Amino acid sequence: MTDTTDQLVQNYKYRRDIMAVLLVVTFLGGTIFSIINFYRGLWPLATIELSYGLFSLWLLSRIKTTAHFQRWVSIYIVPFFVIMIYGLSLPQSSESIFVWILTIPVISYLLLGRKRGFWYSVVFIVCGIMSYHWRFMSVEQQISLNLAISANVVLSAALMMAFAHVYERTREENEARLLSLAGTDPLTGLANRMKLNEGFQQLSALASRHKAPLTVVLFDLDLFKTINDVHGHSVGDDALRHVATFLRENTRKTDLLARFGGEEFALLMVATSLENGFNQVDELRKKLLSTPFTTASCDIKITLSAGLSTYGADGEELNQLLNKADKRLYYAKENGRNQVIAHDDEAMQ
Ligand SMILES: Nc1nc2c(ncn2[C@@H]2O[C@H](COP(=O)(O)OP(=O)(O)OP(=O)(O)O)[C@@H](O)[C@H]2O)c(=O)[nH]1
Repeated sequence: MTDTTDQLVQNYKYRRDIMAVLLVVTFLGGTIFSIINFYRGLWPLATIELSYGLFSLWLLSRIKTTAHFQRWVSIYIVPFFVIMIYGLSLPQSSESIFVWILTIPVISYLLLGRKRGFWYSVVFIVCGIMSYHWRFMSVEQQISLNLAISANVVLSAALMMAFAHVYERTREENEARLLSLAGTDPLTGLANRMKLNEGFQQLSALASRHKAPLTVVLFDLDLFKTINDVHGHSVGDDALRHVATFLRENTRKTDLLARFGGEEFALLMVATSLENGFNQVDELRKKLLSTPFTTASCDIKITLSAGLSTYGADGEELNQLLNKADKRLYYAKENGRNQVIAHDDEAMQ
């Protein structure tokens, strides 16, 4: 993975930052509360809080680099909520402790994402409310007062959960949109070069594992400059869209088609040998000849030249394969255009 996608995903860097803040807070909070609860005689709670504070300090030193971030989040978050719920149930702890319930959805959604965040929130909010309710039951207050307290906690926690849910869903949608935009050519809607690089990593790994052929094709439209010069740049743009649609409609969904730049396109043909690739691309070349681009005033005949290379024999890196395909494409151009070349000719050596 490269460039923009890397920057966007960055292995959930923002979640690591949030987690680091939380670890600092739980280290300080755990230490301070353990001292307070020690003096109030709440020994078990003070011991648990101190241990958890020290655990947070230790985890802080690893959280930015660990390869098992999600696992550590779960290991951290479950005892965090369990201690909170235990604290909520104690009649001796402060009545204002219920505010901690409101942190459950925020922490769950921010650290675990929408789906897991939802389930963690539901489970721990319900447990927290039952636990908080229990402490008032145990001091035998009026039932109506208990219900009013519980209703307040339920409603405020539900509101926080709804906010966190909407925030996380919007963030996920925006991230998906940005990722898709980062990999799309704006003129044709095809994949761009970055997406081609990413796709190649996946498809070449599959080709290696299944010992299947993978063919790389580089197309270049012939004398495209003339179309721009004669009809104008915006007709040239429309012509590029026409070719992109033609290629998309005449290639397999499983193959990866990309605009490589300018009037060049690239295609990764999955499970296709060089010979099969040659035959298919040559059919495509002939078909494009009989599919002119129609404007309001005339039909414009577009032809293409293509060079092919194959994974393994011509290299294992995308750059090597593109260079080889480009060399053959150049040869096709030199030899009159409107043709497909899949092998090195003696003249090319
Ligand atoms: N309209 C339009 N033209 C583009 C775009 N990108 C590149 N071009 C044009 O494509 C043309 C490519 O010209 P050349 O590299 O000389 O190649 P050619 O005219 O296709 O000739 P051969 O490749 O040798 O067959 C240039 O005129 C570029 O301006 C684009 O996004 N829109």
